Amino acid sequence: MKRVEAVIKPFKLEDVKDALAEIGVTGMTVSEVKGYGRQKGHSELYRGAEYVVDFLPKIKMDMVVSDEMVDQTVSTIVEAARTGKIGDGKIFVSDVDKIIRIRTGEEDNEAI
Ligand SMILES: Nc1ncnc2c1ncn2[C@@H]1O[C@H](COP(=O)(O)OP(=O)(O)OP(=O)(O)O)[C@@H](O)[C@H]1O
Repeated sequence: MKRVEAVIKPFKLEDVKDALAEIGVTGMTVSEVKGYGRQKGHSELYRGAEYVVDFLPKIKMDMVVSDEMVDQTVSTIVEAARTGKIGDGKIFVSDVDKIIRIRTGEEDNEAI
């Protein structure tokens, strides 16, 4: 089982969510976050002076999928979230040791 965390542009949330639902991703947690990558925020002019906005609003989508689903999940996110412009985001994949569905006690792949 793998955790797939994707940081994406906020306006892409619906597209990515719909694309993931279509391939059978059954659950996820979504948070409003702020961050920067190499993009390092952007400069804004305010009353003639330039200010750097360090953190830009992003959406973090957090889902755990079976090992068989990882590649398809990642490629679906990439396809749906990409604009080709700076700040499109990043995907982090990591191992998950255990999942427990609280209501039934089911574990691991059965609890996804
Ligand atoms: N190394 C990192 N660790 C944790 N979060 C990161 C990391 N890099 C990027 N992020 C998160 O992903 C968001 C989007 O990253 P961003 O697309 O700006 O990365 P990038 O590497 O600069 O790529 P690009 O050149 O496409 O802008 C950031 O705002 C931040 O929230």
